[in-house]
Amino acid sequence: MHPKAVLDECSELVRQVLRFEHPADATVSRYFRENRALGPRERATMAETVYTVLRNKLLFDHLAPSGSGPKERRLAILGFAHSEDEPGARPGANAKQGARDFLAGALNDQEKHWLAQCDQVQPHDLMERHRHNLPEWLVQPLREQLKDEFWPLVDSLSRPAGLDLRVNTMTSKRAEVQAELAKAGVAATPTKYSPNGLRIEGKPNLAKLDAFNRGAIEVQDEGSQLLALLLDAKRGEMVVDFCAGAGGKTLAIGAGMRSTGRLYAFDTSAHRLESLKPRLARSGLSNVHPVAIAHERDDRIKRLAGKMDRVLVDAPCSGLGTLRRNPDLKWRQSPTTVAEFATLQAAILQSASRLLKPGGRLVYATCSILPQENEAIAQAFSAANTGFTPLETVDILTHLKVEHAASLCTGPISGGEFLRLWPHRHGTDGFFAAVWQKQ
Ligand SMILES: C[S@@+](CC[C@H](N)C(=O)[O-])C[C@H]1O[C@@H](n2cnc3c(N)ncnc32)[C@H](O)[C@@H]1O
Repeated sequence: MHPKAVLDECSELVRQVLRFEHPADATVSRYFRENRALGPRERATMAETVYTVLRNKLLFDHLAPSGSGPKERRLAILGFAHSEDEPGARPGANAKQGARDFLAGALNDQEKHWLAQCDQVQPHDLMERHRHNLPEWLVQPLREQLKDEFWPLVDSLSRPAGLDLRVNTMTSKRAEVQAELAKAGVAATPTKYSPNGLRIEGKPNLAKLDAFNRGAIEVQDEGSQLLALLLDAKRGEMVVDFCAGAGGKTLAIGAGMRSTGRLYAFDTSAHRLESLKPRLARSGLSNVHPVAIAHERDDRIKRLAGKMDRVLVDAPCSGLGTLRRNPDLKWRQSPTTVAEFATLQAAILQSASRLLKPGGRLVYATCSILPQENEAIAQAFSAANTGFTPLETVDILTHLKVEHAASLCTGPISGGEFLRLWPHRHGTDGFFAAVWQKQ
């Protein structure tokens, strides 16, 4: 496609995404479904441009004030020019220059001049909000927790996340899968903390890999793999994954159980549970039972009360730990939505805890980086449920021989009790987990 046409498409997609009517990933996929003529390269370029605009929204709004021509076109130009993935660039020695050359083919003289001016802007010319690109309400809780690590966190949140795979240990060994991927031209290195993970360079088309199609690998962030490990579900046990969604953690837990016992995958979204099904078919697991529930007090929960060995509550949350992948969330969430999540999280955790038998293990997890959805929920649960003894996550991970376990569980505000993962510290999404044993 001609650079001018690519930029026109990018501007239109930016316009649609910035209406914030739907999550950015849903808007982008719908746009691609409706514009089937776009090739894979154009799609990758457009998606990265839009995500770069979302990551840098306050800075780009400042550089492209209203009245400087169609706003979304200016934002798309900046997104294109500053994308970490260097959209439009041909593979080669100077990819960044390739992207700039490509972009130059789409701009008029006035726009070229304006972009050159933007390139001259130095950090000290900018206000703090143009550098952190976070909504004001989010800055204070992050600064309070992170102190000196605030800017390193901001920096890592402003870059795209890598791609992690979990090796299905029921059927395959990590080293063998790594070698197989290398033969297929996919460079992978073992993850630092998760014993089952591989980190991939670039963005290979997984659907073309035999290892993927036979269920030897699944996409799962390294942090999410660690959360599933904390449950430590064993062969033959009765287990509930209460908020299973599309089953990222369900599949990891089921493999850990060696496809024995019974693993209920609950979720209120039948639609999400539907997308678990092809993944289940690939994985070869036969112990997983997806169950759509109406809400956290569904009658099925009463029927299973007191019967479970392990329960994972991977609660619905603001998702602010995943800003590397979902940068729109910082503009879609607010103090109100966070407070609503906190109320729902407490209710789900309380209800899910009834499923456990004495001696059973409860894990509460989120992909949020806000204490309101994490420590506050866990501490309130402990205070109200003295029959549940908090376990130290650092002890569990050490017992499971997870490398550097202490660095995962101690940090700006944790002292070993909770798991706290941070993009700038661990290279994972931001995650929290707390664990209890029922007396
Ligand atoms: C963080 S996501 C789960 C991600 C999933 N565990 C994974 O690893 O891929 C939270 C899920 O909770 C579900 N949910 C929301 N309200 C719920 C409720 N009251 N009871 C059970 N699940 C709920 C949502 O549909 C969503 O799929």
